[in-house]
Amino acid sequence: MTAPAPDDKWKLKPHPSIPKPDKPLLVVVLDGWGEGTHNDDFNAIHKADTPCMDSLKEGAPQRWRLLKAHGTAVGLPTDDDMGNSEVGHNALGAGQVVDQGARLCDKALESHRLWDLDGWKYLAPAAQAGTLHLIGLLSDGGVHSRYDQLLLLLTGAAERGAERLRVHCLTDGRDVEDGTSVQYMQRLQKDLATLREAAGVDAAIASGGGRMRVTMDRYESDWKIVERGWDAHVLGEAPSRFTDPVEAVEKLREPKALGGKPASDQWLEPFVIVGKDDKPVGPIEDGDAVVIFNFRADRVLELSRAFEYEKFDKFERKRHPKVRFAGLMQYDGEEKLPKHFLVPPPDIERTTGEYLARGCCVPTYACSESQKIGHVSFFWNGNRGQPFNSLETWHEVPSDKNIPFNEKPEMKSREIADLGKEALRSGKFDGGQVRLNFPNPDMVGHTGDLEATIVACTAVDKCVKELLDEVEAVGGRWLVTADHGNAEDMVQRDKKTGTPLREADGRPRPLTAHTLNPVPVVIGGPGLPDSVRFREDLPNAGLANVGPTILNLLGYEAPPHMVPTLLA
Ligand SMILES: O=C(O)[C@@H](CO)OP(=O)(O)O
Ligand SMILES: [Mn+2]
Ligand SMILES: [Mn+2]
Repeated sequence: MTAPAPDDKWKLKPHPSIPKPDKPLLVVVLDGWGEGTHNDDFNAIHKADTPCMDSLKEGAPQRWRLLKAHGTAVGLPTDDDMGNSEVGHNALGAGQVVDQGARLCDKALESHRLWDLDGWKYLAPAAQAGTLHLIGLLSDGGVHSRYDQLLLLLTGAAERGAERLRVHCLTDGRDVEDGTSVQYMQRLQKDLATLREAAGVDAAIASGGGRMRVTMDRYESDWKIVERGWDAHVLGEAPSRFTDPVEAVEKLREPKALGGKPASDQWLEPFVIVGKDDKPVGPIEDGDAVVIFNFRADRVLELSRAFEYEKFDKFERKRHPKVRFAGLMQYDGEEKLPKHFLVPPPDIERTTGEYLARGCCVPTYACSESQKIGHVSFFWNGNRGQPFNSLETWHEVPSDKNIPFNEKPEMKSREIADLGKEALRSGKFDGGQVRLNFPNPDMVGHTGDLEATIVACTAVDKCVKELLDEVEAVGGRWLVTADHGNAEDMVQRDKKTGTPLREADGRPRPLTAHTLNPVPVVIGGPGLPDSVRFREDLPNAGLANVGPTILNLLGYEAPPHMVPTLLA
C-alpha cells in the first residue's frame, strides 16, 4: 500500500531543538496507575514489586513528574470528580481540555435548553403517546452517568407530557461502593413515588442487572452481555422476576450457596420487575420512546446499535420494536450513532493523532486488549471509530470473556508487551509512535481485590521494563504515563484523617473506584537529546499537556490551540 500524501492543512513545523527521531517513540499508558498519598498496605502499587517504575522516579524533576488527571483539569464538572479513561485518553490525545459529556449535560439540564433541542423534539410525540424508557447506569459515579441527571430527565419529561415512565437500571458498585445498589434502588423508588404523586404519572422501575454482566459491554468484548440486557429491558425476559426492585437487588446479591461471597453490584444477574398479574411492568413496545441516560459512549455503543440498526447480527433480537430512540449524547460522531441525541457531544477536533497521520505522515501503532483498545484509539483520537488513514494501525488483543479480572490479574499484559516489542523492532513505526495501554491496574483495581491488584501492578512493571529495554536496544525514545488513579488506593478512607474504614468485623472496606490522585509522566530513551527535560513553570499541568509533549518528542512543534508542552 502506498502511504497517503501529506495534507498541507495538517502540517506541523519542525521543533527548533528536538530533531525528528529515526526510531519509534514508545508511549505507554498504565491504566489506573496513580501516585498515592498513602504509602500503606492498601496502596497496591506501593505493595507491588515495581523496580522499574520506582527507578524512573529518580529522574525527577527533569524527566519524571506528576500530572493532574481529575476534575476540571480534564474537563469534568468539578474538582470532586475522579478521572476516568474517557476523559483521560481524550485529553492525552487531544492536547486540549474540552468540556466533557458530564458537564455539557449539566449545562443543558440546568438551563432547560435540553428540552428545546432537536433530540427531545424527536422523542416527545412517542414519549407522550407511548411509554418513555430510560436505560442506564444507576449511581452518582459521574463516570458514565449521574443520578441527579436521571432525575432531572424524569421530572422534565413528566412536566412535558410523558405520562408513562419506565427506568431500566444497571447497578454499579464500580464507580461507587459495592453494595450501594440497594440504596440507589430505594432512592429511585422514593423519587418515583414522589413523581407519581406530584405529576400524576405512572413511573416505575422495569428491569436491571449488574453493569459488567448486563448491557454495558464495550468494544465488543462480549455481546452476550448486551443480549442479556436486551432480553430484560426490551423483551421483559430474565431468569429472575421480582415485584419489588429493592428486593431484586437484595436477593441477587445474596451469597451463592457454594461461593460464599455476596454477588457484587457489578455482576448482578439480569432481572425483570413484574406486576401482581405476573407480567413484566415495562417491556419496550412499538411506539415507545427510549433514551439511554449515560453520557459516556463506550459501554452503550453496542446497545445503541441493537436499537438503531435494521440489519443486526450480533445476537437474535427476537423482537425489534419500532421506537423513537435517542442517547443522552451521540456516542459516535462518525458512525452517527445514535442518530438522535438530547445533548450535542463535545467537539474534540485537531488532535495530535490527526496532525501526525494527515500532515506529518508518521506511522502509529496503537495496541491494547479488548477492554481498553478503544481507549488508545477511539478516545485518543477524539472519539473517532476509525483510524485517520492507513498510517494508523489499531491492534486488539482479545480479552478474557466474562471473568472478574482478579481471577487473572496478568490479563493480556504479556501479549501486549510482546506485540509492543515486535512493533518497536519492526522498523515499520520508525519516526512514529508505538502506543500501548496496559489495563491491569485499573481493571483489577475495580474488583476491589487488593492481592490481585498487587499481582497486576507487578506484572505491568515487568512489561514496562522489557519495553524500555527494547527501546534502549533500538535507540528510540519513550514516554510512560497513566490516565487516572485506581490501584494506588484500594480502601475507603475517612475523608479527614485518611484512616482506612473497616466493617464491623474488622475487614477493610474496599475501594473499587478511580481516585482523584495525580499520575506520573516520565520520558527517556537513548534517542532523546540530553538537553530534553521538563520545564518547572507548570506545576498544575494535567494530562492534556502530554499531547503537545508527544508532538515535540516526535520532532514537531505543537500547534497553538493546544495547551503548553511539558518540555522546557
Ligand atoms: O470500566 C469503566 O467503564 C470505567 C469505570 O466506570 O473505567 P475506565 O474509565 O477506566 O474505563
Ligand atoms: Mn482508565
Ligand atoms: Mn476504570
